[in-house]
Amino acid sequence: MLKKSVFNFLTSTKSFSKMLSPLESAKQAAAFKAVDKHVQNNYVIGIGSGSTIVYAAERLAERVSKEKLNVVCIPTSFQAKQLIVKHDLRLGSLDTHPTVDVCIDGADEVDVNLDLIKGGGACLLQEKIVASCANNLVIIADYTKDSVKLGDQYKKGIPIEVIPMSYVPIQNKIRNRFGGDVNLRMAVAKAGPVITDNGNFILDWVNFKQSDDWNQVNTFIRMIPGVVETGLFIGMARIVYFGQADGTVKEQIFNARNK
Ligand SMILES: O=C[C@H](O)[C@H](O)[C@H](O)COP(=O)(O)O
Repeated sequence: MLKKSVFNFLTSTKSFSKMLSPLESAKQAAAFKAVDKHVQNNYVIGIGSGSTIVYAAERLAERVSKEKLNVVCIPTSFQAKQLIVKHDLRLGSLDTHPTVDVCIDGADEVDVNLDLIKGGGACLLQEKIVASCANNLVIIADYTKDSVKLGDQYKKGIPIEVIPMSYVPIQNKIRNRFGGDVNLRMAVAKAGPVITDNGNFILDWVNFKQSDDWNQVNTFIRMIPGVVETGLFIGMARIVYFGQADGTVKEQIFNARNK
């Protein structure tokens, strides 16, 4: 028989929130740290997409309610919009708030220069638009995303959002120029390809060679007609919080970054 005090401890909401797997604890720790450190009253906040941002939205809602903060949230995807609505946060748009104070978002891989691969959840286009409007892009990630060079850790490739009619020529052009494989991302619970929030397809470029100049690679790909955007976020993030399995957070800052 469990003692009543132990039972109460185990069943309280707060205790349950602590009983996370090491990976989820890491995500939560990074998200909480970013929200605690980078959100201020009267801020316009970009809300990223993915599984780590879920913890950030939770923490933001907690702070808004406790501290009576007046903030506006700009979503980077359908999922982000749902999170904002679910937590009763104030939903805004770039039409009314074209300058974002801080954008908090996840990443699939982060290298030593804080260059990123994003778009594992197919949300890269709106994420990049909102990040480009932000005075500060803060990335929250677990320890598995911490990498020296892009491609070292994340094996699912670099996502590229494309106009549907152009996907085959784009596959060929990337393969011919850089090698590797360029796969059309297929849906899991639907026959056919993944369709993004913007009605486009996603190509995942895998088995690519390392580059010393991702900016150049990114520019080449973006110039191919039919490419809408890539999941390469080069020179955009200024601070990354990597949550660790023990709940601590490693902070990586790129001081020289100019916006
Ligand atoms: O398209 C999805 C986004 O770029 C996510 O921010 C990225 O995939 C990281 O997601 P997660 O926090 O689930 O690892």
